Amino acid sequence: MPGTSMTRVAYLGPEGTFTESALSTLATLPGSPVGVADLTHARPEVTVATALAGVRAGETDGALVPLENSVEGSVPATMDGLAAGAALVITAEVFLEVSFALAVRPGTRADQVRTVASHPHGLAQCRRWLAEHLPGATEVLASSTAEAARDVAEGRHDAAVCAPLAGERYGLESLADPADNPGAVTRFVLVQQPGTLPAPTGADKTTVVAVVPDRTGALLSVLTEFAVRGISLTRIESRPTRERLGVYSFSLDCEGHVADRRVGEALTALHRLCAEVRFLGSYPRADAGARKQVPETVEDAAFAAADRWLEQIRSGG
Ligand SMILES: O=C(O)C(=O)Cc1ccccc1
Repeated sequence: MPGTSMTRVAYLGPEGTFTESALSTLATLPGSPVGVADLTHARPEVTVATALAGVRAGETDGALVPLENSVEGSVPATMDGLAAGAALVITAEVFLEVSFALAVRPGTRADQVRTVASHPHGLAQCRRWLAEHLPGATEVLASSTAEAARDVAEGRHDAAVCAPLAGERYGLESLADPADNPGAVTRFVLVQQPGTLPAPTGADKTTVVAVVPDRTGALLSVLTEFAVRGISLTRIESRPTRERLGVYSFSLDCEGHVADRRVGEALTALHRLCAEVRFLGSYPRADAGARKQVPETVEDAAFAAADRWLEQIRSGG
């Protein structure tokens, strides 16, 4: 429910994650389901899985989780967590430019760093830098960048790849900026129980997961349903269904809202073509400036005029 203040929101924690920063951004967006007042009691979760489980159990009204990154691609825990289990929907998205620090306990020198901890996406975005500057150090996976910073503060690891602010939050100091790709952007999504469908804004995105049949041309048929209706896809990727090799589910984002005729019709076509289609939400797009022009021929008015014409023919008029 856009504009309605949500009381209980969770995020991938602990304090100091990129997700927490993204949550602060989300709270300031007009019409956001999360209000600034909700930040004071936002609940940090240890993993994406527990954050989603909390929403499913009704313990929280929503959870903000990372979905994909411009350097490393999708966050499998989020993609798979949304594709399986009780239905959840995305009700908002946020983009955040991420920058990194190599955070250590004060006084630690680079030549003393034996272990570097971070979220897999943090390590992946600094891999070249780490290979060049700390070739002997072992990478350790943490559930988040801030969790890694806390581990360093508590002496479990020597360095963390985390947000500069997270390093400060845990009393660490930065040895370097280890990012391989300055300007990397991460996309976060607010996930809620179904029943909350944000109203169309005119610049929306829709997310679905479809299990495409193991048939020649099946994926082309799916893509065609979007193309013929002038709907632009903004992301598509395949994930294993875990059934057997060769059967994939495709996760995709397209422009438009399920309330738009063209999008609704594309989704019903997918329902006819695919073994399984899961609707994962329609929500205002955070990068509204990037949207494509929609041809008049696929606007709702054109569909309505065509409906009237067909009705006339059928009623013998
Ligand atoms: O671990 C974090 O801080 C997150 O929010 C996930 C993440 C990790 C690395 C890059 C972007 C987001």
